Amino acid sequence: MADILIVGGGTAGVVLASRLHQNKPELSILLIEAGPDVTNHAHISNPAEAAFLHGSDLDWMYMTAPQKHLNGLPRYNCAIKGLSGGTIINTGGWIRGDALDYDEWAKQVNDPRWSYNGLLPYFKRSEHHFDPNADPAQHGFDGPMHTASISSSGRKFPLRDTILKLWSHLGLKYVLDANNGHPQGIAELVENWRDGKRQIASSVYPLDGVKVLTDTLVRRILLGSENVAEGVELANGEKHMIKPDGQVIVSAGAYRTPQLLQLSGIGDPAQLSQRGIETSVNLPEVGKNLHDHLMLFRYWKLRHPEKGLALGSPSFSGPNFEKGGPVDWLVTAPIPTAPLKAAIEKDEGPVSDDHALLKGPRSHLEMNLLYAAVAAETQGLQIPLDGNSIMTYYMGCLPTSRGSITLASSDPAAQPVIDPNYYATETDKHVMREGFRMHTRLMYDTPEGKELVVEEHTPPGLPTLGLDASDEQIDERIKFGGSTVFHPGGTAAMGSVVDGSLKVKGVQRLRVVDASVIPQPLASHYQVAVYAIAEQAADIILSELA
Ligand SMILES: Cc1cc2nc3c(=O)[nH]c(=O)nc-3n(C[C@H](O)[C@H](O)[C@H](O)COP(=O)(O)OP(=O)(O)OC[C@H]3O[C@@H](n4cnc5c(N)ncnc54)[C@H](O)[C@@H]3O)c2cc1C
Repeated sequence: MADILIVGGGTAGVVLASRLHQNKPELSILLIEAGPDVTNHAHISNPAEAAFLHGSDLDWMYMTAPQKHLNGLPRYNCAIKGLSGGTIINTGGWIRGDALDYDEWAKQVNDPRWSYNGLLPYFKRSEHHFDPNADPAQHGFDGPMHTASISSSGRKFPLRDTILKLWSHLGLKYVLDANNGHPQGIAELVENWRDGKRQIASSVYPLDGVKVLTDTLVRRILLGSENVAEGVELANGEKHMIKPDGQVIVSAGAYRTPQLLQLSGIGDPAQLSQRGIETSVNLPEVGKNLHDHLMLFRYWKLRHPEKGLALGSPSFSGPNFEKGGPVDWLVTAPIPTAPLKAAIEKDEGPVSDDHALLKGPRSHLEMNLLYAAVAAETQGLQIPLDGNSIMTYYMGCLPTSRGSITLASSDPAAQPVIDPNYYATETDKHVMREGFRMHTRLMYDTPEGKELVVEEHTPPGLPTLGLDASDEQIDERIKFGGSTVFHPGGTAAMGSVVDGSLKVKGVQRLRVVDASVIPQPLASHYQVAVYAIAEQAADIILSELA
């Protein structure tokens, strides 16, 4: 019998197990992960080989439900099955995001522990910041996760200065440190490759002293009388129990955590009964509120590829180029509020200037430009990696579209119905159109853009779009090529499903600790937030045990 039983050895599960053990070695901790231990896997260490993991046996290979607002087609949404979860495949962006988003989260749940300042000690605790002279009020220097910037890794790409000038046409400033809660502007991308190698969660948060079961799928949480969690049942029928004063923690990620709660009879009675599951806890919000970032890739033909400006060109080489992505800048931008307000009002009716998306200004768009042309098939294009083309990318950071996770069957091995409901609101359409127009203007209407590219590679069957593209034409492009940035969250949201201490409402001895608890989107990529959530969860649990 365990003191602490954690379901899901992904990013959050590993951090939590490791920290609880480090601080209280006498606890018996059982961590159960559906996938394998990947420590010696061939394609883990080299970030460039992550592409081999898509579609592999480490990939849950989720397909969403047909997306009503994306031409009725489903989307591939990768999630990883393996000890360390998403950190096995993620692209290494170490992006804390905007303090205002965390403050909105804390306000929504009325709990300052989840504000930016509430999470700051945990951002710092997870981090080994690359610059020893950075602000110690904002950064940690002894944490397990080593970060690196473009400069600190020694990369100097040929287009660095040109692209800085290009982005500055958006009226944005250069920002020395975007990971201090104030990211708006143009900053060097920060990644968590250590000397060019991936650090999966379990390699930096040791699990010695934690009992780990890999290749083990959990079917459901066992609830006793008065809805007290007592343990879990595995897909093979075995049971693992907790001590009478122990607890079960679900860290199965934003797709599987709600599925597991639902399989355990915690959810919406009407939906559960459709799958023959008796409701133990009437908690209709389980699986609702799925939010995810939608992004669009665009591809551009270089005017002077012979200068060796992009990956694939024999002359695109320099010291340390392989130590991270072929990119210099990460750009975070607000958009003008008056037209945004008009879009919000189409969705919500009259709103005041105090509306959360209008105040701030919030970080509505994230953008970057890569010296490479990869994944062009997402836009129906075949572009060789020969140095002739580059790509841009942008995502809507604060989408208002919400989707859901529901059970497709009572089989724990079956994927749930994942319906992110992308691009459903006028607000999201407006933000994504703004991003599209910004990129078009940069490329076709600035001296640097005109010198940089000849034209865009247009997806087959769609019109070439210039400065005069209409809303409808841009929508057509996004409906065709929009896809996830792999940031699902919110499906066991704090406030509705769990409380500020991460306890599932209506159940005793049961918590959720992973991206599912993030109640609303953050203008970031979610690993930094998930590391901090798990770090804070460990402190909350330890304080109760003390
Ligand atoms: C392709 C890709 C690229 C990404 N790039 C970035 C990036 O560059 N920067 C960034 O910040 N973020 C990135 N992310 C997102 C980030 O990795 C995730 O937000 C983060 O890993 C989520 O952590 P989690 O603990 O919530 O879930 P996960 O890390 O997904 O962990 C959940 C774990 O639970 C296990 N599990 C599920 N169900 C069961 C069950 N029934 N029984 C037992 N185990 C179970 C799973 O196998 C998995 O290991 C990326 C994600 C992907 C997929």
